[in-house]
Amino acid sequence: MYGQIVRDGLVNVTGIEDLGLTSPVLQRTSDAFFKEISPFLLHFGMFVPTIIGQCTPEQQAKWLPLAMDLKIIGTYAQTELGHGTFIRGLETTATYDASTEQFILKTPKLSSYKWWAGGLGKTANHCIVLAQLYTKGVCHGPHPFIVQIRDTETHMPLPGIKVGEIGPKLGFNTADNGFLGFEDFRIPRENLMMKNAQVTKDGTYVKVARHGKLTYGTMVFVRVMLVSDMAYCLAKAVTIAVRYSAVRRQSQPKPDQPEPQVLDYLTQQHKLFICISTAHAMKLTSTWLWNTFTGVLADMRDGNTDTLPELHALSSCLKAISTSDTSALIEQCRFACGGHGYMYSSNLPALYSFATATRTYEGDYTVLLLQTARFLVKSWEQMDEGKPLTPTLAYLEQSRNGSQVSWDDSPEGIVRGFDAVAAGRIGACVKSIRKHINNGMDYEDAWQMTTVQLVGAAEAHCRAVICRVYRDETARLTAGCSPGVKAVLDQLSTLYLLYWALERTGDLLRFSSLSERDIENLQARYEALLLKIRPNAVGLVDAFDFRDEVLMSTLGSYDGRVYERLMEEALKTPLNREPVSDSFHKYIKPMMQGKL
Ligand SMILES: CCCCC/C=C\C/C=C\C/C=C\C=C\C(=O)SCCNC(=O)CCNC(=O)[C@H](O)C(C)(C)COP(=O)(O)OP(=O)(O)OC[C@H]1O[C@@H](n2cnc3c(N)ncnc32)[C@H](O)[C@@H]1OP(=O)(O)O
Ligand SMILES: Cc1cc2nc3c(=O)[nH]c(=O)nc-3n(C[C@H](O)[C@H](O)[C@H](O)COP(=O)(O)OP(=O)(O)OC[C@H]3O[C@@H](n4cnc5c(N)ncnc54)[C@H](O)[C@@H]3O)c2cc1C
Repeated sequence: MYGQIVRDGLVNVTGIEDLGLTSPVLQRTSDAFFKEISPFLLHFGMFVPTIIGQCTPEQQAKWLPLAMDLKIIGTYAQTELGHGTFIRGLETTATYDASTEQFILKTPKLSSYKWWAGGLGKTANHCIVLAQLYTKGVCHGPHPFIVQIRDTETHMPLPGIKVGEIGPKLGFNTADNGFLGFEDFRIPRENLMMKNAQVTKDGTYVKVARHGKLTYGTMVFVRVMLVSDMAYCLAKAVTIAVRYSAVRRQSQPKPDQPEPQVLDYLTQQHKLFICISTAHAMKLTSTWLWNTFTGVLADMRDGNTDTLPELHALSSCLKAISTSDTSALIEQCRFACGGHGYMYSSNLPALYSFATATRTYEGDYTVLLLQTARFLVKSWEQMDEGKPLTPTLAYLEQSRNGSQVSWDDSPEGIVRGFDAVAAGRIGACVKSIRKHINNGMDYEDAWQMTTVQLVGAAEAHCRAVICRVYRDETARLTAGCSPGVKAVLDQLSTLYLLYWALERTGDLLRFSSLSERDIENLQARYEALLLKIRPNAVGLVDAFDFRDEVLMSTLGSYDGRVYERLMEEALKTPLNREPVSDSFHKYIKPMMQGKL
């Protein structure tokens, strides 16, 4: 299995390298080789971006060509057995020895072992290691080091390195995630990635970057990329589920009628059409987020880190919500396919196992939403002090006078309704924190006591951002389209707004003048819109344009030969190679004869 995966991975990587394409394309094409993930993904997904983001030009000149030419194969080892979220609590140490101009890497105890890095188990020979930097007896916090862990000729672990694979997981079982421990392992001073901080030969620590969190830059990059990845993942799943629902016929609602396509059931449309809309919403939002990211990078190149906090808040909540929505909606696609959706050959289980992992890695859902909430509360306090708000928080102004937003069920009105919900929930959090402090709590405890509400406020802010970006970008991008295309894409973005308005009626009742009658109208409009989208449903998923080789699904292939493909795959199962398994003769027959 591992050998096959590595072969496929190299065919994929070298093939793309010959075409001179960039790593995002690599990520896309690797889907044609892997149902889960390539053992080389971390090399291009994090090892290369970290060299670019954390190394000086001189260090890049040394390491980047080796990495891009696959002369070295890398991964990103930050998480440890004992810590993943709390980076400042990482235990691996890198202590500078001025007499030899080296860092000594140590794994103090079991919980300090690096754990999880993709490709570390058997594939990588280098890795980025986040370790607590000590020099002249002072700890300067976690810093990135580039470390060779295996001999590039023999692939044997170097002396002082303990490395291996962490074992089977829910998914990602082609990623050879590994563990890594150091026993007084020495690396040259120059292996500290020195773009944001340096250690001179005599061991003097020199802080270069103005912002203390630029070391975390790779994580921001990957979070931004993951939003796009989720759109792609969900688009694959809903292509499979909609095509299958067009083939599958089941039950007899009317006695004298043939069994209908299950796609004709309103409940099936309710399960699936939000998945089509969400794939579009996340794709458009990811492009908007990428443009925001590149803008902040440009500012930072000019020495201006003022826009970084908003980017961190946006990338945190969009990564959290896109991965959470995608996991839930891929599972919904699986539910919509009945028993056959549970077959591995449908590819829905693999898509789900990949998506649900993203809710955790690169920053746990709750933790990242709390990071966004931290920014939202700070922004509210700055608004109270009369300071300007950042663009994505302009809507907070409307809440200043505390008046309730009047409900307007137009698409633009619903977007404003979500703004009001976000503003109201952030304001409620600020009120809760202040109440606890007035009752004698310190700020940290008052914050902790409000965290359930803070996670909800961050989700509401993120939903408001997605709704606004999805609506605006759809209008902008369809301006030149034919009336037919414009109408269908407008239906999808309206469906997204109606779906989430119905999901959040409690909040809208609390923070706008929404009435029970308005809710009845929303429900009726939503159901009518499902019927309008039905005739275009298969065309809409065909428009995602996935080849069968990429979908890898018995249920979702373009030709609709579902039952034939299910049987073809079943007959390939090893258990079907012989009519009678040898277990019958070894165990079952003796048992039947009372001989066990
Ligand atoms: C080829 C294409 C590839 C596409 C991608 C495809 C696949 C992905 C590739 C690989 C995926 C597979 C493997 C996964 C890899 C990993 O999981 S790597 C490990 C990831 N680990 C994490 O994400 C850990 C999450 N934890 C954190 O980020 C921090 O610990 C946390 C922010 C949660 C808390 O840290 P802490 O030091 O406690 O910070 P504070 O809460 O005190 O905040 C201090 C201030 O710093 C600001 N800040 C925090 N993080 C950032 C950041 N990333 N950028 C900018 N600023 C940041 C924070 O807002 C605070 O600011 P203020 O004090 O409020 O001003
Ligand atoms: C498939 C996969 C691949 C991975 N690949 C890599 C890799 O290549 N390199 C790498 O370095 N890491 C990798 N990771 C590790 C990943 O980054 C961590 O698992 C992730 O950051 C979560 O940290 P944790 O596991 O310590 O969870 P924890 O943070 O321990 O979370 C456990 C629970 O505690 C809660 N919690 C934690 N902190 C707080 C808080 N402050 N407030 C409220 N609740 C909190 C969480 O919400 C969660 O419910 C991978 C993980 C997975 C699943």
